[in-house]
Amino acid sequence: MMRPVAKGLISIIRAFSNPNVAGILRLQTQWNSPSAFQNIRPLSMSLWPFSAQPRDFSLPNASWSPEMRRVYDHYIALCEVETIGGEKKTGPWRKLPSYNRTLKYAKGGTYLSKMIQSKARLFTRSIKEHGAAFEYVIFVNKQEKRCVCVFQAGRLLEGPPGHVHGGAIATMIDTVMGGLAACLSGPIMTANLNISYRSPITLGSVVLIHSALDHVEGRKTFLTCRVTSTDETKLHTEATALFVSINVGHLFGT
Ligand SMILES: CCCCCCCC(=O)SCCNC(=O)CCNC(=O)[C@H](O)C(C)(C)COP(=O)(O)OP(=O)(O)OC[C@H]1O[C@@H](n2cnc3c(N)ncnc32)[C@H](O)[C@@H]1OP(=O)(O)O
Repeated sequence: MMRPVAKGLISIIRAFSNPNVAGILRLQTQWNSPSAFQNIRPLSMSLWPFSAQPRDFSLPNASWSPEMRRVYDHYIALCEVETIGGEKKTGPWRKLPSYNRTLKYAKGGTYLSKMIQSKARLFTRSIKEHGAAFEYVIFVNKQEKRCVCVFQAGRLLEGPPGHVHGGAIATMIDTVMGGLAACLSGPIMTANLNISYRSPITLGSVVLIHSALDHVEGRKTFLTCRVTSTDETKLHTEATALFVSINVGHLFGT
C-alpha cells in the first residue's frame, strides 16, 4: 500500500505538472492569453490547488513610509486605465500577490509537511513584525516583459552601519528576477546571479528594483536588473541572471 507521504508528494507533483493547473510558476500560458494577467489575482481561488485563501503580504500596512505608499499608488493606478467612454479596464501593469508559503495551501500539504518542514516560510516573508525586514510589492508589465518592485528595507536588514546588507539586496534581486522569470518561463531555478553594488542603500529608504527579459535560449531565461532610487536618478545595484527551466519533480528529487 502506498504511504500517505508518497501519495501527497505524487499529488502535488501532478498538480504542478498538470497543464490545466496554472500556478504562480505557470504564468507563461496566462502571459500569452488576451486576459493574461487577469488570472493572477484569483489564481489561488480557481486555478491553483489552494485549500484556503492565503494572505497577500504585499498590501499596504502601517509600516509603509509615505514614499512607499506614493509609489505603490502610482503603480496601482497603472493597473487600471479609463477608456474614452469613462469605462475602467485592465491596464498594462498587474500587482503580483505575495504569500509566505505555497505548500501550506496546496492539496497534499498535510502529508508533505511531514517531509518538508511545516513551519517553513518564504525567506522574505518570514519576519512577522511589519516593516522590520522586507516590505515589498511587485508589479509586472506583460507587454514589455518587465517588472518593478517597490522595496522598503527595514532595520533588521542592516549590513554596513545605517545601510542595507548586500545579502539582503541579493535576496530581493533574486526574488524579483525569479518572479519575472517564472511569469515568463514557468517553473525555473536561479542558475547564475551576478551583482554589482554601485552605491549603498540607506536603511529604511524605498528603492525600485527593475527587472527585464534579456533573451530566452531553450531552457535558459536571461534577465537584467537595476536597483535605483524612486526618482530613478541614482543607481544602487545592477545584476544579470540566468534562470533554468525545471521539471517540478527536480525539487522533490524525482
Ligand atoms: C516567490 C519567490 C521566488 C524566488 C525565486 C528564487 C529562485 C531561487 O533562488 S532558486 C534557489 C537557488 N538556485 C538553486 O538552488 C539551483 C541549484 N542548481 C540546480 O538545481 C541545477 O544546477 C539547475 C536546475 C540550475 C540546472 O540543472 P539542470 O536542469 O540539470 O540543467 P543543466 O543541464 O545543468 O543546464 C541547462 C543549461 O543551463 C546552463 N547552466 C546551468 N547552470 C549554469 C550556470 N551556473 N551558469 C551558466 N550556465 C548554466 C548549462 O550549461 C545548460 O546550457 P546548454 O543547454 O546551453 O548546454
